[in-house]
Amino acid sequence: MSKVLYEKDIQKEVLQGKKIAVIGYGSQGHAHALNLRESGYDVVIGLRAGKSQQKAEEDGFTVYPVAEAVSESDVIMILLPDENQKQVYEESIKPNLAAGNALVFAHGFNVHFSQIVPPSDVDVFLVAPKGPGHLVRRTYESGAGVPALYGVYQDYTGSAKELALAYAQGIGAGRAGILETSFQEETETDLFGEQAVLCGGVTSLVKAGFETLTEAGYQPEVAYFECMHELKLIVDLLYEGGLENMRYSISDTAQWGDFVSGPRVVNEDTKARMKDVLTDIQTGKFAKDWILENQAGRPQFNAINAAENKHQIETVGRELRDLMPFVKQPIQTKQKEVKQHVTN
Ligand SMILES: NC(=O)C1=CN([C@@H]2O[C@H](COP(=O)(O)OP(=O)(O)OC[C@H]3O[C@@H](n4cnc5c(N)ncnc54)[C@H](OP(=O)(O)O)[C@@H]3O)[C@@H](O)[C@H]2O)C=CC1
Ligand SMILES: CC[C@](O)(C(C)=O)C(=O)O
Repeated sequence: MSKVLYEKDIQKEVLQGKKIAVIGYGSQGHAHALNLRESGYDVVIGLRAGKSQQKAEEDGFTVYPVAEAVSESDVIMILLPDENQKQVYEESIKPNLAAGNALVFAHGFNVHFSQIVPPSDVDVFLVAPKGPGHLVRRTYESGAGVPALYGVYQDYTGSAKELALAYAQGIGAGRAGILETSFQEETETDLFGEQAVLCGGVTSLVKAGFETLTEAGYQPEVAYFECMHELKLIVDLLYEGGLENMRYSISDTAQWGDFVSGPRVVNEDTKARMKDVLTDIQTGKFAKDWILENQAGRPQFNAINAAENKHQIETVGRELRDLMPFVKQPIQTKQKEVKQHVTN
């Protein structure tokens, strides 16, 4: 476990006195900016005019157009949507980089898939929190943190690794664990995790369970509580103490069902499909398709998103959650279909 680093292993000084530009103030951007500021760093925000700009200003930050934020700063963290980064980088970031700056990412997608090719006279590294931005903020505020990976792609100054570690520590990751990676490993494992397990895998499993019960004539409210609501309570036990902890808390009947029926649903066939997903990521097929989908104005993304939002598990869920005031309301309804997209 010695390779996992914590607060005590990290020197803060290397990042002190440097100006950090956080480009973007969305899920990750607001969390990095607020956490870094509260960790004692000098942070400005780079944005276009709009909703995020207003929010960053309300939170007390100086907000510049992206080009100006870059030219004012030493460390430039790009927290724009992956699909917008290439265009903003070419137009506003690259022309304003100075030798010795640090160009930083929270996900290696654009560098790994050669959408962004940084100049040779800057440090390039990633600090990738292993959790949603709103939780990066919420855990930091509560005195905890989300683990992060760091990886150095280019070390121009000789301090890239120390800068990456100090940055990771500044957003609170030193409380949870910081682990070294490469751009390739971070990009491929992150894409795999979100597609096959955390987002795609879980949503498909939950919907399949809900549909199996409702199609068999059970009440949708019962199916919602069983397959969606309780999932959070089960996952909390996994988060806190692994499989053993969850199995300690559930009934032995549930544990026996876990052992004998789980592998009937998720098995070697599922793993074979997971390997297909991983292959598409490793070969660059997924990245190419996603880039083309954006260039075409996201026809499939928007159609699927609209249909998903109307699924019965969502309509029933909204009604039930309204009646449970203790359930935190959604962080924000992301209107992804009206987001601006690059067309180059
Ligand atoms: N979401 C997450 O939890 C995680 C994200 N990441 C990575 O972090 C990065 C950021 O993702 P995420 O936080 O989800 O992004 P969001 O979509 O939540 O936020 C993007 C931000 O960029 C701004 N923006 C978009 N286009 C432009 C533009 N052309 N010029 C200036 N500002 C612009 C948006 O402002 P506006 O209001 O004007 O649209 C918004 O503030 C990505 O690389 C992602 O892979 C990594 C780990 C987890
Ligand atoms: C699981 C999705 C994620 O990879 C994340 C929150 O870590 C993302 O890119 O949003």
